[in-house]
Amino acid sequence: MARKFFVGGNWKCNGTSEEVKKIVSILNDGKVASADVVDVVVSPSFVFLPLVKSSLRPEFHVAAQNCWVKKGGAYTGEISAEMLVNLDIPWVILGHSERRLLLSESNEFVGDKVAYALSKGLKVIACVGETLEQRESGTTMDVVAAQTKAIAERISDWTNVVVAYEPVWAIGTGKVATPAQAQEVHLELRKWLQTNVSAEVAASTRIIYGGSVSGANCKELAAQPDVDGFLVGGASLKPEFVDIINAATVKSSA
Ligand SMILES: O=C(CO)COP(=O)(O)O
Repeated sequence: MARKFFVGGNWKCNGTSEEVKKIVSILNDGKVASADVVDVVVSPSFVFLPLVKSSLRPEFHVAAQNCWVKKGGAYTGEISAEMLVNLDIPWVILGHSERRLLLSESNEFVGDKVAYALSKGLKVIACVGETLEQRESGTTMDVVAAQTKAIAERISDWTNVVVAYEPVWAIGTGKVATPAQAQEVHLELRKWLQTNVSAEVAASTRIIYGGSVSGANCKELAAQPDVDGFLVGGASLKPEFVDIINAATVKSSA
C-alpha cells in the first residue's frame, strides 16, 4: 500500500509573532510538491496556532505540540484535546522526547494521551526514540517497542496515527542518523506493528524520521524504503524546510 509522504515542522518553544509571520510567508511563497504526494503539517507553539492556521496556505495543516490526557477541567496550564478540536486544529504531536525526558512523561501517560486525542477526532504524530545510552547498550528496539506497545495497547484504529522515530541523540545535535540507521529502526518498527497489531496497519502506517534533518541530508533519508517522511525541528524554522518538503519527490519518482 502506498504511504503518502509526510513532513512535519516542529517549531518547539520558538519564535515571536513577527518571526512566525515571516516563516509562514516563506512557506506560502515556496514552490512545493503537490498535496497529492506530500502532507505538510507545521506545529507552532499553542499561542501562535490561530495566527498560523489563519495565514498558512490552505493545503498545509497545523498541529499542536501537546494536549492534556483527558477531558479538560481543573488542570492549570494545560490545553485539552476538546479545545484543539474547537479551534479546528487537526493534528497534535504527542510523546516528544523533550516532554518524555524533561517532564517525565511515561510510556503509559503518552499512550493514554494518544488514545484520548484520537477519541476526540484529532490526528496524532506519536514520537518514539532511544537515548544515546540506550543505543550504546544495544536496547534501541526494546525501548522503541515498549513506547509503541503502550500506544498499541490503548488504541484500535491506527488510521489517524503517524509514528515519528526520533533518536534522542540526533535531536538538535547535528548528528543525524545515517540512512541505514534510520531504515533499520523503521523496518523493525514496521515488523513490530505487523506482529503485534496487524499486517494492514504495518503496511499503511507512516513512520517518519526526526533528528537533525536538513536540506542537505533529507533526500538520502527519504530514499530509504521505510522512511515515509520527516519530523523536523531546527530546519523547519528556515527556508530549507521547503527543500525538505520536496524530498517527497524522491518517493513519487521512484
Ligand atoms: O525534535 C525534533 C522534531 O520533533 C528534531 O529536532 P531537530 O531537527 O532540531 O534535530
